[in-house]
Amino acid sequence: MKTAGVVLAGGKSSRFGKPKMFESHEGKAFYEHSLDALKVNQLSPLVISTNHELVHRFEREDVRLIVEEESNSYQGPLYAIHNVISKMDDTEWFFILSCDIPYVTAEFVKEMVSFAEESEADAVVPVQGGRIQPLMALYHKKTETNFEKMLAADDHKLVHLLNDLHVLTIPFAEDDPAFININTATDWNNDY
Ligand SMILES: Nc1nc2c(ncn2[C@@H]2O[C@H](COP(=O)(O)OP(=O)(O)OP(=O)(O)O)[C@@H](O)[C@H]2O)c(=O)[nH]1
Repeated sequence: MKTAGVVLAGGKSSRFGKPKMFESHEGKAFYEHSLDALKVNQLSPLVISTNHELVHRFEREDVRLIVEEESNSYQGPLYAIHNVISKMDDTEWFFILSCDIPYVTAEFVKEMVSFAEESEADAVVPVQGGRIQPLMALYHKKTETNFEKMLAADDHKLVHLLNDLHVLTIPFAEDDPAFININTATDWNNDY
């Protein structure tokens, strides 16, 4: 099974006020926490999905950078995931992680991958407490056409996409720190 590790790091960070993926936690940028959780599990290739404004700020040489064209930047995660899936034909699964989850762990990634390996599902998605988390999930290459349909309908909501897929959901505890998601400066000032 060939599984790519993909970090989405091309958003606007408008709530945070500056590009949040470069904030530091324990001496490492947020996006590197996501990247390394994937890397420890030998996912390959490792990919960062970003835009032309941010691309020069990533400092890792062990990744393939997939850069959205200027006219297509900031279209959101659904567009970005499709952009990656469509450019990689020899990959079966895409483990997608957002760039703003500095407490994500390699153990979380390992558990999710083990479910994907045994599954016929289109996507393997965690549910934290009651909340589905589509930006910490695996999507199969066969979902490419589902993404295309969503984009053609100008519907960019990942939860709507999931309604159309055969999804294996994996439950996690409400207070699992792997899911702590930093959207605002206040989120980050809270001492977790
Ligand atoms: N490559 C790429 N990633 C994106 C895009 N939009 C959001 N992301 C990523 O998707 C994840 C969730 O993004 P959000 O926090 O919801 O949105 P954001 O634009 O980063 O931040 P806000 O402006 O505060 O909503 C983060 O990892 C973002 O970097 C995009 O257009 N392209």
